[in-house]
Amino acid sequence: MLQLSGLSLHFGALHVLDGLDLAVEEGEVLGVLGPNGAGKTTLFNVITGVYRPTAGEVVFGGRRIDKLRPWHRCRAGIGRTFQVPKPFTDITVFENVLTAAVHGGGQSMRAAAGRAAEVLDLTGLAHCARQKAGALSLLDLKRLELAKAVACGPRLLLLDEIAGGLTDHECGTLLEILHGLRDRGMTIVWIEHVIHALKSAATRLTVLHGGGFIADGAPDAVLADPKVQEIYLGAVD
Ligand SMILES: Nc1ncnc2c1ncn2[C@@H]1O[C@H](COP(=O)(O)OP(=O)(O)OP(=O)(O)O)[C@@H](O)[C@H]1O
Repeated sequence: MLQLSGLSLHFGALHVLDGLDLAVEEGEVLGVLGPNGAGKTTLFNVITGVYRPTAGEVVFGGRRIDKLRPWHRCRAGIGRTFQVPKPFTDITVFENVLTAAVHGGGQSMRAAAGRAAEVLDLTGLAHCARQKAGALSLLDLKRLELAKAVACGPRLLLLDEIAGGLTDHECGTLLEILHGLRDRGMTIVWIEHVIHALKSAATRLTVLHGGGFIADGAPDAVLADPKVQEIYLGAVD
């Protein structure tokens, strides 16, 4: 579904991504780990068109997309969440999701209203559909972030630290929603530091460090890899 080839992004002398190759298959849930500043969010920004790569290609569904503007990539089927949720705080939760379906998903107002109602159910937000988004708890803000991305109708969903800052109980609630999306066949790439959450959903893990991937494969094998233990797991706590 997604193929990155020789992908680089340099900010002056800082080579954040340096010749990355990565393939994501349809139906996979790929977890992305890496120390702070490794370039994980930058990777999403290159895939979604916030940044143009210094070199390399991004191919989605067989089509090269690395010169498309971000909204064209969204309409092509790549949805994303942001690490820090920033909804439109003065309009309701429903209106936020509706806006995403219309502008991100390119749907008519009528289709978008139906889609928004469905997605609010799916993400457990129906109870606060009429509340202003500025009044939400952190869990509901995270659900709204997810709901906006899903409302765009993605085939590939990029999640950036969606479990960050949640209690274990809240994280469990969010995981039920993500498991539901996975079980419906959604392809997901998920950057996360909450490893137990990531492990419960991921079919594969990859670890970004020093501009490249240093480990990739089955979650247990990647987490047990001595290089990963040293540069990542040893580095937290
Ligand atoms: N627009 C930019 N200009 C210059 N440097 C940038 C820019 N965006 C990101 N960087 C740098 O690129 C590096 C990677 O940042 P990025 O946010 O991708 O890391 P990350 O792996 O997502 O970290 P975290 O786990 O803390 O969210 C950092 O050193 C950051 O300061």
